[in-house]
Amino acid sequence: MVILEADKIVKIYGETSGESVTKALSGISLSVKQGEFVAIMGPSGSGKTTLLNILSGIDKPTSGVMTIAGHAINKMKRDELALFRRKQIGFVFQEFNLLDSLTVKENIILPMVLEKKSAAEMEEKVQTLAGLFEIEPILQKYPYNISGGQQQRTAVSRALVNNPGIIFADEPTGNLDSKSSTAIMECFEKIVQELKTTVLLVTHDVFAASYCQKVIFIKDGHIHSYIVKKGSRKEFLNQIIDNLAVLGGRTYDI
Ligand SMILES: Nc1ncnc2c1ncn2[C@@H]1O[C@H](COP(=O)(O)OP(=O)(O)OP(=O)(O)O)[C@@H](O)[C@H]1O
Repeated sequence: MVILEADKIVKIYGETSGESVTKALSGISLSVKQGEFVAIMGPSGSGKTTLLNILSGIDKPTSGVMTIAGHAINKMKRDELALFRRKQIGFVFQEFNLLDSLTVKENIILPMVLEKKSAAEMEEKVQTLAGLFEIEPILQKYPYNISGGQQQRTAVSRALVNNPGIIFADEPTGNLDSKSSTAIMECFEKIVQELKTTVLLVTHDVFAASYCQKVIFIKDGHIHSYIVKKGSRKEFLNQIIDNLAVLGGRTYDI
């Protein structure tokens, strides 16, 4: 089943402001199936963040249709979209974006509080996710007292509490050392395999991308190519490096 569909997405910045005009995306079409694990890579300025923002409904395209779970999100009104995103979409950011005044547990349940879920349901969900991501011992701690890797696993748990169909992640390993990066990519693998959640991430990190099943390469606002994992992760990693060499642009984290 297709969960996300982008049809001829164009994004032009600066059209209304009268400043210099930038065509960031020039007609991108792609579809992602339920339970797929996809990375988007490309040189700096190629349009990755713009694309992720449009795919997730953070930003609207200049033209084109953006559909998630059968709903055209580019046509939704502001409030309708906010509600839809809270129920259907989870986000993970490079900067973790946890609230320092709340414990790990409180951070995780916050989206459930907004959804007015029962205390019993919240407790059960926290315990399940904490078990899955091995963060039970730190549930009562505050974000500033735990490691970057633990903070990101907390952020992944928070993204999952309302059972979204899809998780978007923008450079999720960007602030992590290699050990924590491995742990977080293994978390995403678990989400995809055990919960059948779709994960779509933007990354410069070749190692992180090698955990995905598919990598889409963007250049100058359009899809340049894509590759699908067939063999081992190591083979896929080498294939990604080869494709990035063809793509050119900035150096990648290898
Ligand atoms: N708010 C904005 N206003 C005007 N131009 C923008 C805006 N955001 C991005 N751009 C331009 O759109 C193009 C694509 O930017 P985008 O941030 O999507 O690229 P990226 O591939 O994510 O880059 P990076 O890897 O450096 O984060 C660039 O030319 C950028 O300068």
